Amino acid sequence: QEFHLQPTPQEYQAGQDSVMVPVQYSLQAETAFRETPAFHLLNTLFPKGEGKDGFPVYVGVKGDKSVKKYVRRVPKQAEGYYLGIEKDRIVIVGADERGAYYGVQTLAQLMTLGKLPLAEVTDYPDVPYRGVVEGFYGTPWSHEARLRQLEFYGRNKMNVYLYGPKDDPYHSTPNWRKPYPAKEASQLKELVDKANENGVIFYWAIHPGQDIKWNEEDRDLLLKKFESMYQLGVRAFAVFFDDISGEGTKAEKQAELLNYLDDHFVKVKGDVEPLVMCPTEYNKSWSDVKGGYLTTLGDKLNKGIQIMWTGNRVIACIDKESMDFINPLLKRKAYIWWNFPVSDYVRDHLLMGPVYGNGLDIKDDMSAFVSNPMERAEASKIALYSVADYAWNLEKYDSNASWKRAIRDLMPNHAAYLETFAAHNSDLGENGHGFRRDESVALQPALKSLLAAYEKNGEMDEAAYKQVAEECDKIIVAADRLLASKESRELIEEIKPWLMQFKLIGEYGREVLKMVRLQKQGGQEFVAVHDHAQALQTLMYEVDATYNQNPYQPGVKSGSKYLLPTFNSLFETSTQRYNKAAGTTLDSRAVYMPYTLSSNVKQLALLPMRQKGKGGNVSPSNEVIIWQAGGEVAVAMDYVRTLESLLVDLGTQGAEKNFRLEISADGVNWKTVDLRPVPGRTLLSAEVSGMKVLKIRFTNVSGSEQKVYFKQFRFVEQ
Ligand SMILES: CC(=O)N[C@@H]1[C@@H](O)[C@H](O)C(CO)=C[C@H]1N
Repeated sequence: QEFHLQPTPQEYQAGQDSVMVPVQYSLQAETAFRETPAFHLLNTLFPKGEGKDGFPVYVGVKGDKSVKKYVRRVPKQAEGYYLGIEKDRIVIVGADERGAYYGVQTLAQLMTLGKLPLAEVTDYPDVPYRGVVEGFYGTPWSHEARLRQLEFYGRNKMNVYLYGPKDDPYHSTPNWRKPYPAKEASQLKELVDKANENGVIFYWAIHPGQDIKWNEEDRDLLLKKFESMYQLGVRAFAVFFDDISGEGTKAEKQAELLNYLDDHFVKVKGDVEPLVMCPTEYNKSWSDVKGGYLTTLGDKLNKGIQIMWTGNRVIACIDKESMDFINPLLKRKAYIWWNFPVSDYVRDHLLMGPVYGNGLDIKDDMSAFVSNPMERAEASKIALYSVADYAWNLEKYDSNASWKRAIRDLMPNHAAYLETFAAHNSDLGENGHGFRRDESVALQPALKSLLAAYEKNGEMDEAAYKQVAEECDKIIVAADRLLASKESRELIEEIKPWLMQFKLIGEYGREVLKMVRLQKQGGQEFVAVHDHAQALQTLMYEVDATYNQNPYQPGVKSGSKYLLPTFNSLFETSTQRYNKAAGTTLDSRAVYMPYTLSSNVKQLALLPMRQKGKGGNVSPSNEVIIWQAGGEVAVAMDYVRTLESLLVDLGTQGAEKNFRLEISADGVNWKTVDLRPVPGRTLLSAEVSGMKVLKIRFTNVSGSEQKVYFKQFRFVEQ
């Protein structure tokens, strides 16, 4: 794998010549430089550190005397740098302090080559702010994971990290008004220090909208909370108004609050970054331009305040058309919050695939490009590496090459195995946002032609068969090697259930391929192999039912787009054909979904049904649902079943007055079932025990649009 600087630099010229990597350096810089993160990083690069006879390293920023000679080479863009490696010196000049730091990061990468090429790097970022917003639902990252992330951002020239985990009670309702307890406070202080060392701006975000009162008391409480964070060293602040309903959604009030914070806190302090805010209408599919929410923010928010945007939908890739829609309304360049690889709405899937689909022609349209990642911090690094690559240099971005480098960067000694795993663990499966990713790309043609040849006319595509068989072997080996790996242990611990599932899929595929071969030969051995395949199905089901059990999308899905579905189809077809020929009744069902969802409510229509044991549930949504009058969600059974219980949670008190639950045993006659609120909760319980059901229907009968959450819709059979 040939050497490639990360992120891809704007300009890199290297000659054939090189110099030995110096063991010691002598610093030619202003004394003030010694206080900067760039110096601390530089000082770690030479085995013998600094010495007056060391290799001369001229380093500084535009205006420093020490590097005056080179100032013309420095790019004008913020955070740009010039790095020159000559026979008798190294020169690093930053357009600013962070540029100098990035020049040292690039030097660090070149030094891993074993010898230093005589080279010139003239580099700068396309997008001003690049990084990560920890803004997902689910288990917030651990303190250790965050410390590792910040080092990763420094190495990949990402300059922002926005702290905003939805499920941190001191970030959001109910405790946003309260200061952090001592332990969390000291951890946040440590994070701020770590961020500074790595050239990362640490933004602390607050999410007050669900219960904020538009009065002086709450305004001052918020200011006080910002002050307490300032005391911890925080010098950058954000206010998120996403996923809320009620009073807090008013644009005028939001703008008034933000401008007040800008005028009475940011401007007063003088050393605080411009405010960032996330609007309630944060994507086009939800925005009602005529309603004036976005234009109010665009018109009223102080110019320096950044406004976030997720694109045309909650989960969407960003393109020129998206930017041309939003920027005129906001009267500034939108601050992109990209919802990938976040997986808090498909928690049983890992998103390990390439970062692709964003426009390469929008570098001048965005003020930021930050990624909302998975709750699995280490696993998110594959995507984050490429987000850094993309946002630094859009025109030269190559998603597949970047993906391969990201994998090698994450596990240098197991790259091939991790790539095999990542290739088949990239799609999200069916989900409420309809956002999908490609998966098993290299194997797709063989899977498709193997299946088509066999299913349509019982033929064997030998070439495809061989390729799929070899991939099954690679899968089994990759899973074992990764599970046993000493390298990147934190990553392995995060993805262990998926590695176990992945191995089972490889073994299952191997057995299914034997079944296809044997079915065509008609041999008796078919039965034993069929039973082994079924045993593996059972083991896969058990992994899915045991690990990662969360109340949203529980379980462990792997290879879910093409790999496993192909094996399941081959299992079913070969078993059916064998039964027909041999007069046997072997069970030919691979996976079964007895429940079907349908809905005329836009945000519910795509939500997947999940079956677990003797029951089913509709995958919940994180967002506020706009539920039109008369809108309904229905679940149909494959045949009449008997219910034990049914629970609904719309996250709002009194929902039972506005919604009606009906059951039908024949799909024609309906019976209303009363919904009992569970005391002190927004959960509604339906008295359905013993009822025969073919179809369930849940309707907004209030006569007007309802804004509710869709936190749970679950039933259990007797
Ligand atoms: C702005 C924004 O995208 N807010 C939330 C985000 O917190 C959540 O992770 C996701 C991804 O499921 C979407 C939104 N509901």
